Amino acid sequence: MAVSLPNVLVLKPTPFITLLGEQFFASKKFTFLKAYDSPLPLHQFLSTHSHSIKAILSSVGAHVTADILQLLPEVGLVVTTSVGLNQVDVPECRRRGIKLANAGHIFSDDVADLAVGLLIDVLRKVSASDGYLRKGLWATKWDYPLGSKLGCKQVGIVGLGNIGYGVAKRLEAFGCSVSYCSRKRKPFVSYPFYESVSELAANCDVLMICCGLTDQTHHMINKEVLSALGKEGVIVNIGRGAIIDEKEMVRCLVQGEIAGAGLDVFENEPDVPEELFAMDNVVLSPHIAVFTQESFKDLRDLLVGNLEAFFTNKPLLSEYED
Ligand SMILES: O=CC(=O)O
Repeated sequence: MAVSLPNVLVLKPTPFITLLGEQFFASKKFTFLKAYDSPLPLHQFLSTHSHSIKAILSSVGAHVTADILQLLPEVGLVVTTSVGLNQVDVPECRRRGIKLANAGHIFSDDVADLAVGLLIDVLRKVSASDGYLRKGLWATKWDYPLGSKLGCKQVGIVGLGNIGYGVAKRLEAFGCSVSYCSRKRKPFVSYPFYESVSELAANCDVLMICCGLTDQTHHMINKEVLSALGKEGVIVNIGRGAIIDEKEMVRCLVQGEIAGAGLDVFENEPDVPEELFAMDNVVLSPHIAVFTQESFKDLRDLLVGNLEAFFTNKPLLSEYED
């Protein structure tokens, strides 16, 4: 007799879903119901499967809203491919007693690596010089500008969680001085702590945004913070786009009120403000900080582990805590 496998909903073919690969979704342990493969409009698809969907696999760009959850009364778990859960209505999940599991710490090193990579690229103009060389300008003239040294920079880290701490350790090894601001002072580090992000910005050359997006951090990096960072200041964002007031940041870059930016995340992904494309002092990447083969192998294992734990009433491997 054929045994029916537990149904797990997948809402959209986001980059994460594509990168997990077909083999992952051909699992013999769960049936992944892909709403986007159905000709039915989403609400109709969800109503049709409303009593059989027990879990949702969520990823960046596929929002799990209160409206969706209302149509799925049997859902007991939302498991995400990401560390950040800003695409999930967490309070509504809590209210409904739905468990949450995120990607835990598996991506921390990759994200910290990319943050440092973006910073080095902005300061030493790696991408800009690549463009210079490819345009054939090296052979014809030499008017390439000097870069800026990494090792002597004062770096302010916004959010000293696992990723922020990884960035701090890497930059210390490069000879930078680190200070930070975070929801709470961290007793395990001796870096100077600032309660206000503006004060941190006023006292550093580089601001690294390493926190999550919440109601409290939305547009936390605003005009005041950017002007405190100042003309020589560089900002790097590997958190979420909406932590920075993007319009204001673009204005500051256009008018030379900050020196440069390294950005992996944007406020309205996949849209990126066009003004940034022409700027040599800005380095852009399409939200790829976590995308390494090694971490994706770990991610597949973690997702399966969390789903198995949930369906066998065992503790989740990476339960999300606010
Ligand atoms: O952006 C990626 C993540 O939150 O894991």
